[in-house]
Amino acid sequence: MLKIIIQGISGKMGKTLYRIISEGKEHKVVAGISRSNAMLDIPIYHNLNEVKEKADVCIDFSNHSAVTGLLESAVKKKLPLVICTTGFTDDEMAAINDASKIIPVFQSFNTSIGVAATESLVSLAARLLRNFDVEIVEAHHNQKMDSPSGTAIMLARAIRDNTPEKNILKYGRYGHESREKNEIGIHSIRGGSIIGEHTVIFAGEGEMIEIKHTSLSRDIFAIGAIRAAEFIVNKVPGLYSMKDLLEEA
Ligand SMILES: NC(=O)C1=CN([C@@H]2O[C@H](COP(=O)(O)OP(=O)(O)OC[C@H]3O[C@@H](n4cnc5c(N)ncnc54)[C@H](OP(=O)(O)O)[C@@H]3O)[C@@H](O)[C@H]2O)C=CC1
Ligand SMILES: O=C(O)C1=N[C@H](C(=O)O)C[C@H](O)C1
Repeated sequence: MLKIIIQGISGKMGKTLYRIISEGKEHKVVAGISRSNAMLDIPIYHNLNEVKEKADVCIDFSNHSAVTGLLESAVKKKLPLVICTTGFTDDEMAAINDASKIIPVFQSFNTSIGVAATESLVSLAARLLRNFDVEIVEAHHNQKMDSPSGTAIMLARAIRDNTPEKNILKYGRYGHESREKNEIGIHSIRGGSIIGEHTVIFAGEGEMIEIKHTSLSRDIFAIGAIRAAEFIVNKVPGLYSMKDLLEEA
């Protein structure tokens, strides 16, 4: 049984994760981190530094701006981290990388197994369809703070890694400018309660292929985050991803 701390416990994902862990009874949430009053029957703290309970791992679904403090405290406590938050700046990503030299850190913009499979399919399609134009369209709920989604960035990187000539990430289009061959277009839609949709369009002359993932429930992210926690607890320091988890499975 893992003793788990959840950062962002009062948010949409934090609540989902808390429910799934509590229902599963395999692991235990020993504390939550929230700046507001999360009405739960476990101790709630404002940051990881304050947490008194002993834990095996902390899972983070909060906000990019909270990551620096989280990393500092986790390094001090030698606590493995599963970072599921998105929207990091380059400096914040560098801080995650630095911390992973001291503690095990699992970082993924999307912990669903289906998206991990989508990434592999998109990588293969990129290699097979080198001359096709590639555009990514993502759609999320109207409360999402970051655009484009972390998953869209991850998919764009997978395409670029497999077709290095596509080296420009083009965020949206407006005005009088034709499309360049080396662009990967990325477009964000925000509305209502859409949980998450990612479509990668490969458009050629006279034909097009779409690879699409639709999240029908937030549970898929929570289940993947728990698998990530189980995967990381006994690892040596390093930066781990869904690829590492699936390779070991
Ligand atoms: N990797 C994955 O598979 C997935 C990742 N995500 C990502 O997880 C994150 C959270 O998503 P979601 O739960 O929908 O968002 P919510 O806005 O519903 O929840 C985020 C919570 O984080 C807390 N928070 C916000 N800002 C800060 C801050 N500066 N410091 C500390 N805590 C803060 C807030 O709680 P309070 O105000 O109480 O502190 C808030 O309730 C997002 O970045 C999202 O993109 C989402 C789904 C899947
Ligand atoms: O904020 C969300 O909701 C989601 N965020 C992640 C992202 O930015 O890719 C993952 C998922 O699509 C839901």
